[in-house]
Amino acid sequence: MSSNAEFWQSPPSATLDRLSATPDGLSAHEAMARLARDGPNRLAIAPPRRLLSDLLRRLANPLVAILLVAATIAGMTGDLASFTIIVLVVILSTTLDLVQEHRAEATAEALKRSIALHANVLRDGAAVELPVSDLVAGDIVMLSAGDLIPADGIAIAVNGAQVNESLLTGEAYPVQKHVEPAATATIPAEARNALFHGTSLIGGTATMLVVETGARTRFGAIAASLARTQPPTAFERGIHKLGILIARLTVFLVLFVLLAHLALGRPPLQSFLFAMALAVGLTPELLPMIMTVSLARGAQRMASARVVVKRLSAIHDLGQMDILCTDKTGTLTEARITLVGHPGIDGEDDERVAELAAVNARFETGLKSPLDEALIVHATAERIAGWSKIDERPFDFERRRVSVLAERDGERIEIVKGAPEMLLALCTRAQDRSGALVPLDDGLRARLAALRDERAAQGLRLLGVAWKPAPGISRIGADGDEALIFAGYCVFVDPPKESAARAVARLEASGIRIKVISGDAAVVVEHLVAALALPVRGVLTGEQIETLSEPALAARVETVDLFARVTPDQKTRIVRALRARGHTVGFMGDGINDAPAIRAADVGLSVDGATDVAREAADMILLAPDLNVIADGVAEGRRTYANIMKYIRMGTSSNFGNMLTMALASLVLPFLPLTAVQVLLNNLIYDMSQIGIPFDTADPAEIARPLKWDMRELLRFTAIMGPLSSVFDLATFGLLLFLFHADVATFRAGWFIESMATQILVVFVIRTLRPAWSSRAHAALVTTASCGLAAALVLPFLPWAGLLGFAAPGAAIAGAILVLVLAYLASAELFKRVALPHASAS
Ligand SMILES: Nc1ncnc2c1ncn2[C@@H]1O[C@H](COP(=O)(O)OP(=O)(O)OP(=O)(O)O)[C@@H](O)[C@H]1O
Ligand SMILES: [Mg+2]
Repeated sequence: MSSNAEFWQSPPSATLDRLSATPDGLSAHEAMARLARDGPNRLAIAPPRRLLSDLLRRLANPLVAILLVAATIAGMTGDLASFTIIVLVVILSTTLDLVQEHRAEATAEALKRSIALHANVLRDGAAVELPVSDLVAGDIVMLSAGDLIPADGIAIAVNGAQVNESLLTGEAYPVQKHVEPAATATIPAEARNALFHGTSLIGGTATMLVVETGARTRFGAIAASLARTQPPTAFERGIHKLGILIARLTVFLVLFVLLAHLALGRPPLQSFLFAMALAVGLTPELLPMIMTVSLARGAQRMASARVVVKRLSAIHDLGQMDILCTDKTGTLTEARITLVGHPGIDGEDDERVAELAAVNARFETGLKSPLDEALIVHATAERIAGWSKIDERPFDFERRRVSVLAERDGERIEIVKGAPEMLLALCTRAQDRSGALVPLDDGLRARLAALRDERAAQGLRLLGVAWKPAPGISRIGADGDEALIFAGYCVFVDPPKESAARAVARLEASGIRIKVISGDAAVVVEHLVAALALPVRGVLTGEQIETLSEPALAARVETVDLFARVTPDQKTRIVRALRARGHTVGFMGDGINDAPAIRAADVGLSVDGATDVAREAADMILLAPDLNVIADGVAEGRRTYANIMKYIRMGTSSNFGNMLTMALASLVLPFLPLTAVQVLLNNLIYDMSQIGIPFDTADPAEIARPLKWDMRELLRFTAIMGPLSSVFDLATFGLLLFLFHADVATFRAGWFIESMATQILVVFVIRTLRPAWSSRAHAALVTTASCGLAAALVLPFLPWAGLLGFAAPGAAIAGAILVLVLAYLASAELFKRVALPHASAS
C-alpha cells in the first residue's frame, strides 16, 4: 500500500489490478503463497508463547530466585547435598509447572479454534467456508447481515449494505455502503466504499475485495495499543488478595525467624537457609498451575457437554452466576416459525395482507428474521409476480419495522410491516375486504387491538401490515411512515421448546434465577412462560423501562423476571442494573440485538448458529441452542471452582499450620526441627501429591449453589483448621522428644513423616462436605496423593537417607506417628463440619 493514497480512493478495477485479483477470486494455490508471504489474518496482540521465554519468566520468579541464591550459598560452603536437592527442586517444579500449563493451554486453544469465525470466500471460482485467519489480500469475500467484517477492503458489490462502524469511529448509527470509490475521502469514516476489519454488517449483503489483513488493518493498528485485556473476575481478585495476604505473612514470619535465630546465636548460614525454606514452604507456588490446569480441564469437560469456552476465566463467572437472562426465540421456543394466518380487519384471512407482507419480506435485504423466512416460504411465485422494488428502509430494533417501496402495473406503494401496536399508531385509515378505505376510528382501533390481543394470548406472534400510495416517490424519507393504511395482521406460531421447561427447572434448582428478555410483545412472552410453566414473575416493558432512572431500574429488576418489547440498549441496561445489585449475570442470545448485552454480562453466552457479532461478543458458545447445555456447563464451572478452592484450603490449613509450628519449634529446640533441605523436600513432595486436584470430582451438594469467593469464610476455615494441624505437630514434637528421646536425625525423620502424612491425606477430608469415606475421590487424585505419601514414607528408610539428614525411626515411633496421623484425620473430619461452609447442612 503506497502511503500517499488510501485504498478506498482508487476505482475497484485499479485495486483489483494492483492486487492481481479478479472478481472471481484467487486460486487456492496463489492464496497459499500469499498467506505464506503476509502471514495469517490475525491481530498479533499476544505473540505465540515460546517455551524458552516461558522458562526464563519462571526462573525470574522471586521464589525460584530465593532457591537459586540458597543453592549458590550451599554450593559455595561445600554443602553438596543441599545444593543438589535445591537444584533438583527448582528443575522439577519448574518443569512440572511448564509442562502442565502448556498442555492445558494447547487444549484450550484447540477448543477455541473449533469455533473460530469463518468467512465465505471465492477460491478457484467457487465459494468455500474458510477460517477468517486464512484470508489474504485479493480474496473475494461474500458478506451478509450479522457478519463481522474479517479484514480491510472495498465493496465491489452491495445490496442495502449497512455497517456498524462504532468500533472504529465511535458513531453508533449504521453507515450505508456503496461501491463508488471515495476519491476525496481522507479518513475511514468518510470512505463509504471501504469495509473495515472489526466492524459489522448489520443489514444487507456485500461482496468484498480484501486489501489488507492482520495487524496491517486499521483495527489491527489500534488494537495493538488497546489490547483488550479482560478485567479480572471476582474469583481472580479474591485469589490475588489472598496472595498478598500470604506474602505479607511469609515476609513477617521469615524475618521473625531469622532475627530470632540470630539473636539466639544460631549459625547464621543455616538459619538463613532454614528461613528461606520456610518462605518457599509457605508460598502456594502451585496455585497458578492448579488454576490454569483446572480451567483448561473444565473447558475440556464443558466441550463434551457441548459448551465451547472462549475466555477461560469465564468459567469462574459461570460457577458464580446466579442470574441467567435469556432471549426467547430459539432458546425457549423451537424457532421453527410458520405463518398460520393473515387476517384482514374483519378477522378473516385476507389474500391481500399475505401478498403485501410477502412482497415486503422478499424485497427486504437486511438481516432476515425467522418471521421473514416464514413469510417467504409461504409466498408463492404468483403471489408476488409483477412486483418490483424501488427502495427500502431496513429493519432496526428501535423502529421495529421494515418499509419497502414497490411497484406493480405502474402503481407505486410503500409497504410497512412491523410490531403491531407501533404500526397501528402510525395508521390513520384501514382497508376492508373489498379494498375500500375506511376511517380508523376509535371503535375500529379497539376491535383491531382486541383481535391482536386475542391471538397473542394464544401464544401466537403477530406482525402488522400497512401500506400507502407513493406515486412519483423514489426514496423512502426518514419520516415516511405516517398516515398509513392498515391492512391486517400476519400470525405466526413458534412452538415452545419441550426441553426448555426441564432445563429451567434444573437451573432454578441449582440456585440460578431465570429472566426472559425479549423484543416481542408482553402477551406473547407471558403466554410462552405460562405454557412452559416457568417460575417467573412480573413484567416490565421497554416503554416502562424508558421512564426509569438507573437506580429505579436497579430496584425493579430484582423482582421482575419478564421483560418485553425491549430495545437492544435496554437489554444492556437491564444487565448492568442486575450487576450493580451484586449479581453475577449471564446473558444468552443469538441476534445482532443481543450482542451489546452479551458483552455487558459477566458470562456472555451465544449459540453456534448465531450471528457473528453475537458469537464474537460471547465468552462461551453453546453447540446446541438448548438451556440444558447451560445447566451442564454450570455444573462443570462450579466443579472447576470447587477444585481450585480445595487446593487453596489445603494450602491455608494443613500446609500453613505445619510451617508455622516448624517456625515456632525452631526457636524452642536446640536444633532445627527440619533442615532447610528437608523443608524443601517436604514442600516438593506435597506439591506433587496435589497435581491430581484439577481432575477431581465434586459432590453434588457442593455444586448445588452458585459458588462465591468469600474471604471471611476462608479465613475462618484457616483459623480453625490451621491450629488443629499445629496441635498434632506439637504432639509429635513432644512425643519424639520426651517419650522417645529421639536423636536429631530420628526426630527429623519422625516429624517429616508425620507432617507429610497429615498434609497429604487431609485432602480426602477437605475435598468434600460429606463424611470423607462417603465421597469417592477421582483416581488421578488418589494416585498422586498415594505416590506422594509413599515417597515420604520410604525416604527416611532408604540406605542413603543419612545424606538427607534422616535416621530410620523404629517401630515404636512409627506406630505412635500412625496413631497421631489417624487422630488428626479424625479430628479434621470432625472440625470441618464447623470450618467448611454448609458442611453441617448437608
Ligand atoms: N423482519 C421483521 N419485519 C418486521 N418486524 C419485525 C421483523 N423482525 C422483528 N420484527 C419486530 O420486532 C420485534 C423484535 O424483534 P425480535 O423478536 O427479533 O427481538 P428479540 O429481542 O430478538 O426477541 P426474541 O426474544 O424473540 O429473540 C418483533 O417482535 C417484531 O414485532
Ligand atoms: Mg432474538
